[in-house]
Order: sequence, then C-alpha cells, then structure tokens
Amino acid sequence: MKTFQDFGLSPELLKAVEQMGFDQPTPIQGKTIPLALEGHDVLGQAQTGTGKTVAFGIPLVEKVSLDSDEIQGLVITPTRELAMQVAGELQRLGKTKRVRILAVYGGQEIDKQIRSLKKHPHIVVGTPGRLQDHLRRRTIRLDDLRMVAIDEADEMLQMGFIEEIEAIMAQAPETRQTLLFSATMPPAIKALAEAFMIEPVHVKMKAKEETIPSIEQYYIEMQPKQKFDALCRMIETQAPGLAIIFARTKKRVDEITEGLNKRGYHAEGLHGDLSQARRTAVMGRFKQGTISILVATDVAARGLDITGVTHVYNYDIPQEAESYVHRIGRTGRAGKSGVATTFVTRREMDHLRMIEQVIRRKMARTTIPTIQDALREQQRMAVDQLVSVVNEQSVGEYASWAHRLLSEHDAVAVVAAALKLLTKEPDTTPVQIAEDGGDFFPKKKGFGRGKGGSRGGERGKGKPRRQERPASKGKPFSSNKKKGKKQSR
Ligand SMILES: Nc1ncnc2c1ncn2[C@@H]1O[C@H](COP(=O)(O)OP(=O)(O)OP(=O)(O)O)[C@@H](O)[C@H]1O
Ligand SMILES: [Mg+2]
Repeated sequence: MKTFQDFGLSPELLKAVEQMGFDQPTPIQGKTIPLALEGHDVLGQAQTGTGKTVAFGIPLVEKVSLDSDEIQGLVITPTRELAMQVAGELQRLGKTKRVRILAVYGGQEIDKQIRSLKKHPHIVVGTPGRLQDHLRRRTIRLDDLRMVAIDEADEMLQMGFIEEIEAIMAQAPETRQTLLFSATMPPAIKALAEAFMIEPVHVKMKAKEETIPSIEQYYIEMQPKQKFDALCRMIETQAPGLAIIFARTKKRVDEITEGLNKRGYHAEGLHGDLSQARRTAVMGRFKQGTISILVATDVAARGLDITGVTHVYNYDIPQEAESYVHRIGRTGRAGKSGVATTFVTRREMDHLRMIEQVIRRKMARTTIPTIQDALREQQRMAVDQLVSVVNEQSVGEYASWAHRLLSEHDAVAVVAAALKLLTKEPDTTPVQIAEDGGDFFPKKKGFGRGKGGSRGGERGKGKPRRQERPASKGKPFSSNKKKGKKQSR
C-alpha cells in the first residue's frame, strides 16, 4: 500500500490526511486500514509511535454516516490524557467530513459531558470507568454502534478494566466491528482479546525487536541513593529537549519533581492523585515546552504522543517488560530518534536481563557522568549559545558596554565571566528521595510468560474472565498493581 488514495477513501478523509501532513500510510496503517474498511475485526500490533491511532481512526471516521445522530464509533483508552489526545487526532481526521467527536473521561464534570452528549457526537472517546457511568445513566447508548476501537488493548484487558470493558461491549450490538491496537500483546492477553472479536485478523508488523530501533537504549547500574544525583548529571550532560522521567510511585514522582525544582529545573509531576485540572495543565505546559521535564508514573507510559521528547529516564526500572517498551516509546516517534536510560540496582540486574530478553535487544551499559563531565557539557552549551548570538550579529546595543569593559578588563576574563554566567553549573543542593525499599525482586515475566490466559467463549456467550496475575513471592513489589484491581497511578 503506497498511498492513502489506494484505500479508496472519501475525498473528505483524503483532504484531512493531507492537511495533517501525512504523505503515505505507515506500514501498520497500510495493512490494517483496508481490512477494517472491508469489515474485519482487527487486532493490530506495531511498535510505539508508528501511527496506530490513525490506523483505527480512519476506518472509524470513514464509516460514520452523517445521516444518523447516534453514536456510531467508540474508542476506549486507559488514561484520560490519552482519551483527549486520541479525540484530538480523530477531530483532525473528521474535520473536513464534519464528524462530531467527544471525549469523556473521569475527573471532568459529568453534567458538562452530558450536555455535550446531547449534541449527538458520532464518535465518543473515553476511559472505561466514565463510559460505564454514562451507560448506566443512559446518557450514552450504543444501540447503533458500528465500530469500537480499544487502544492499548493489552493494558485495558490486563489492568483490571476488563469488567468495565465487558460491560461496555455487552451493550454494543453484536454486528459491531471491533479493532484492538497496541504495541505489545502478550499471548495470554491476546487470547482474552479474541473473545471480544469475531474471526479477527491479527496484524503484527514484523520487527527484529519490540522496541523502535531508533531509540538508543542504555542502563546504568547504581545504588538507590545515587539515583537522584545521577539523574541530574544525566540531564546536565545530555541536555534533553523534552524529557520524561518515570518513577515507581506517586510519592517518588512528587519527591523527584521537588528535588529537580530545588536544583533549578523546570519539572512538573503527573500521576493519578492530582486533580484533572492540574493534570491537564501540566500536560499543556509540557507540550508547549514551558516545562522541559515531566516526572510521571506509568500513567504517562502509554500512547502519549508529544513532539520533542528526546530523552526518557527510567528512574526506577519498570516491573513489566511491556511497561518498558511503552515508556521508552514516548521518544523516537514517527521516525525521530531518542535516547532511553534505565537506572538499575545490582539486585535488579536479573530483571533488566529479563526485559532485554523479552524485547530482544540489549541495552548498552553506561556510567554516571561525573560532575566534571556535567560541567564541561554545560560550558560547551554556554559557548554554543554565545557563539550563536555572535553569529546573529544582533548585539549592536551592547557594543558600547563591551568597549567599556574591554578598556578596563582583560578580554579573556570578560568572555570567561560571560560564559560563567551562561553556564548552569552542576547543582549539588542536597535532595532526599525516600528509599522505598530501593529495588525489588520481580517474580513475574512480561509478555505473557505467565500462566496461559483464561479463554472466553464467543461474543455474547462465555465471557472472558479476568486474567489473574501470579502471586508474587518474596518481597512484594511496592507497586499498586494488584490482581485484577484497577490501579491508580
Ligand atoms: N502516515 C503518517 N505519516 C506521518 N506521520 C504519521 C502518520 N500517521 C501517524 N503519524 C504521526 O505519528 C505519530 C505517532 O502516531 P501514534 O501516536 O498514532 O503512534 P502509536 O503507534 O499509537 O504509538 P503508541 O504505541 O506509543 O501509542 C503521531 O504524531 C502521528 O500524528
Ligand atoms: Mg497509540
């Protein structure tokens, strides 16, 4: 499939795609869009940042009939931020056709949503809890639903959303089409997913590894107490455009954020205990670059597409290999490159090796940059800054000051002073991050290496049961991932 024209799309859709600046479909789009347009249920798997949203978005928008005022398309996403983002992408796809899209998610006033629902959106994008709430209130009806897409499908079937998903799917007509997408799909979850579909076509893009090759992947072994300084030294030497730092718990996110601010960085935290207004504001500031560092729990691991994220740091190694894939996939999107660095304690090394095995790629070992490394890099950046201003030749207003300075001082001393002022010298303000056990002994392997999933029956009959997680032995992992329970991250 070479062009979007080959899909036989309506002129409105073609126009929209053109306006979005897409020259040609990505491989997953090339494979799945025709299948979905033909009416197949599709399970689509492709690496992070390869355009899965548009892969389900085009069929959804194309299949909307403007003659009907009913909800015809539904997209379910695991997080509120992702619901907003996907709704935005669909809005762009549906703009020329004038398809009405609405996002509904928790933390937003339900009355406001109900008023918006009265304007008859054609496609609703939502998080499972809030969708179910609307279904109970009958403010959303799915009697005329034609197509449902579940984004991050493995996560949705895994994290305890399964009951909500079942309840939602039970209200949709049997004739509806189902599209499930994710970058990861553990076999056990795949079995679970198939229970929601009829003769699904599984499209998995061939790749040597589960992660995107354009992401450089590193790990650094260190003691828990070295982590914070290591993070600062990494930021100072790597000078990220935008960076996301993932930590294990909400408390750690808060502490790291506070610590970074103490050391003069513009960082903000994102996790499930913050008000939605705050979450939205933080995301907005990060996207605009007002803040350059986002510290987050796994709430930001999946799906978020933020241009300019050059670096991802796993301050804490993720528990699941899948989580690793998605976290680092916040960089290196749509053909861009990225760098991911994972901090690991000695006791977590086995876990790191397990992740490498699952993703079929080795991370390169590296070391914590020294203060001298950090200083040198910051100085180099100051020099670059100075030189670029010199090259702009826009310093005329400052020339008289320069003459005066040079008449009184040594030229080298003056330039050195300017550089010193421009340099963000490595900051060693003491910062305490609570130990939180430091590391963990994971028992479970990622990518469906646990027990085989429980298989559901056909749609409408046997329902897929919740996938039980193997009980972890030994020291419990301090995560809030409990068996089948929805987590707040
Ligand atoms: N055909 C295309 N050509 C160029 N860019 C595209 C195309 N399709 C999508 N994109 C862009 O690629 C970026 C990544 O797309 P998207 O967020 O859908 O990735 P994804 O596969 O869903 O990743 P993830 O697994 O992380 O959710 C987006 O900015 C999107 O606008
Ligand atoms: Mg996505």
